[in-house]
Amino acid sequence: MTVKHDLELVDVTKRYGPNVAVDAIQHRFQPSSYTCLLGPSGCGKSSTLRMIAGHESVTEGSILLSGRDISDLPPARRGTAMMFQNYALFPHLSVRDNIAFSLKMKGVEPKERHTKAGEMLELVDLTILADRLPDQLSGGQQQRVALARALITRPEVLLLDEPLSALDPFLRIRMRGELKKLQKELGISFIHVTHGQDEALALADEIVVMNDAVIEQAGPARDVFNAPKTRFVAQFMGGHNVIALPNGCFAIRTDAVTVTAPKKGTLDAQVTAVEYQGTHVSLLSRISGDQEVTAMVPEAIYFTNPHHPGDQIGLHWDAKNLHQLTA
Ligand SMILES: Nc1ncnc2c1ncn2[C@@H]1O[C@H](COP(=O)(O)OP(=O)(O)OP(=O)(O)O)[C@@H](O)[C@H]1O
Repeated sequence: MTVKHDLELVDVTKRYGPNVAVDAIQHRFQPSSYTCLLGPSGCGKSSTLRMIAGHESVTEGSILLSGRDISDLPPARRGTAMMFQNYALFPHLSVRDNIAFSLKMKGVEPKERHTKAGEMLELVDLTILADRLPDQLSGGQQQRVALARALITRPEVLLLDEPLSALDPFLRIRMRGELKKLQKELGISFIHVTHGQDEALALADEIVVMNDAVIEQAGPARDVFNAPKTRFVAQFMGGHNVIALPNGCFAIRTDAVTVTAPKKGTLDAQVTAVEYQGTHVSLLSRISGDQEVTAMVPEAIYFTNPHHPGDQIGLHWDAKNLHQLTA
C-alpha cells in the first residue's frame, strides 16, 4: 500500500545518447525520512535527483509521489523542491526577496509573500538579515537562504544536491546538524546527494549506495555500514577490510581486528605501515596471499605495546564479525 508522501522510483532509467547514467533503478523512499544518495563521481546520483526534481527527463520508468505519477509534470507541480550545490541565489535580490521569489512567480500577493517569507526567515533563523544581499552573507547563511527558498513552496520532498560541499569542514559539520534538525522539525522527506560517507552516516536514516548507474545496497545507515553486501560497498563506506578466505570473500571492520604477538589461533602477519590518527592507530599488515589488512587499534592500547614496520604480529577476529560478500 502506498503511504502518504511516499516517493517511489519504478525502473527509472536515464540515458544521455548511448550512455546509461541510471539503469532501471527501483527504490521506495520512506515518508518523513532523511535519505542520502551516496556514491562516487559519475555513478548517476545527481541524474537520479534531477529526474525526481523534473530538471531532467526520465528516459524509461516512472516516479511516483504519494501514488501519483509525477514523471512528466513540470518541477513546480511535483510537490518537490530542489536546493542546489551553489545555492543559485539572485545577487541583486535581498534575502527576503530571494526567499519569496517562487511565490512571486506564482502570482502570490505581496502581503502574503511577505508573511510566508517571514515564517521561513524565522525557521532558518535569518530574520535579522532579511534585507541584506547574498554577497553580504557567510557561506552558511547563504545556505540557509537557499534552504528557506526551497522550503517556501511547502514541498513534500526536499532534494539537496551536495548541499554542504561549498562550506569549510568546520561549518559543514555544523550545518549538517542543522539540516538534520530541520528535517525532523518539518517532518518531510529529505533526499540528499553526497559522495561523502561520513556525511551520509551522520545524516541519513537510510543510505542508498549507487555505483555504475545502479543501486548496490540500500538500508538503514547502520546496516549498510555494518553489513556491506558487496566488495564495492565495503570499500566505499570505508572502515572495512575485504579479505579472500578459503570459503569466500568477506568484509571485516578494521576495529574488529585485534593485534597480538604471533601465537596459535592467530593469523601471521607482517606490519607494513603504522599511522597515528589521534583516537586510534591504523596498523597496516600483510598476510599470506599478499593481502593487506588494516587494524584500527585504540591509541592507549597500541602504545602499551607498539609495533613497527617489519614486525611479525598475530591478527585475530571473531568469526561472527565476518560478513560474506556477494560480489
Ligand atoms: N547532460 C549530460 N550529458 C551527457 N552525459 C551526462 C550528462 N549529465 C551526466 N552525464 C553522465 O552521466 C553519468 C552520471 O552522471 P551524474 O552527474 O548523474 O553522476 P554523479 O554520481 O552525480 O556524479 P558527481 O558526483 O560527479 O556529480 C556520468 O557518466 C556523466 O558523465
